[in-house]
Amino acid sequence: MTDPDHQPIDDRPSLDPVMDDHATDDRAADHSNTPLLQGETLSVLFGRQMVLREIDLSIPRGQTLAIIGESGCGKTVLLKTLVGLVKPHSGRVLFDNQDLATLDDHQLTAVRRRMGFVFQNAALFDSMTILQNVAFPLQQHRTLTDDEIEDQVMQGLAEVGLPPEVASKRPAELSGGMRKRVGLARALIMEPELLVYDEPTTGLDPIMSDVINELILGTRRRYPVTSIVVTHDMHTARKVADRVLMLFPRTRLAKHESQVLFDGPPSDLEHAEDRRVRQFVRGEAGERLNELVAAHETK
Ligand SMILES: Nc1ncnc2c1ncn2[C@@H]1O[C@H](COP(=O)(O)OP(=O)(O)OP(=O)(O)O)[C@@H](O)[C@H]1O
Repeated sequence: MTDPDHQPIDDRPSLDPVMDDHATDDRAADHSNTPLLQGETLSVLFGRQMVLREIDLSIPRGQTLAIIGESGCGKTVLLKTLVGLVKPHSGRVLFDNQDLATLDDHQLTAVRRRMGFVFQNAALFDSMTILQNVAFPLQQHRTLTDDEIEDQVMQGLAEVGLPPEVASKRPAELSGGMRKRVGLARALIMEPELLVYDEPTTGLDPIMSDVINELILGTRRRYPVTSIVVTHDMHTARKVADRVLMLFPRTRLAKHESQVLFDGPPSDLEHAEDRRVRQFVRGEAGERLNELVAAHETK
């Protein structure tokens, strides 16, 4: 989130143990021809600030979508709206054909169990060991013995390249890259149908960033997961995404311009018609510096 004054949303999984009997039925439902996720004319307001205006977005099953755009344009808000963590002011979100706004808490929990979240700061529980952190979703939702849970956690840690001795440590004892991989292991442990990553490589060195990229790709190769990756890292966007969506800050758009400046394969970014897209992906300030100076002078 860019604005520290606003209420933070707790990204960590809920501590309420909610058991759900219908999840298996949900997974079994065959909607394989419909997109997994659809956002229809989504607008989001915080107070009087409209962050998203009439966004339409449909994500087919198995696709990896990267959402890019400059800081504060609403990438995280769009991500959170799509998974039901932020309620749109208007429009609706359909997950597997179910309108999130019509679901009660129990049904929403069942839907969320089909999603895995990898948040920017890894959102681990500081007081728990790594084993307990990664085991957490399993303990909430599955009836497994402690030994079975431990086996699965150790396997999950190995899959993200973490050694077994990490299991007994606490998050504060690990590097940022390790914590991100723990976050990924925790998200993957339930084999979710939808994986959402918010800035998965922020703060990492280029090699560790690429380790995360490879893990995202490896997960997609392992099973047909649908993924949304919010990122500033153009290397990540180009490498992991089948499709890239570029948002633009609503306040800097002309009145009837769409907030989505680009929606297409990463290979088309360099040659996008819109100059703002080309400048963004090349990291060129263009007229932005002059705009910022002018905005400052008019205050
Ligand atoms: N819970 C909230 N309450 C009020 N305003 C919010 C909230 N969440 C986000 N905003 C505002 O919405 C705008 C977009 O925020 P968002 O975090 O989606 O941007 P972003 O594109 O992800 O930025 P960054 O790349 O810096 O993370 C910002 O102006 C932010 O202050």
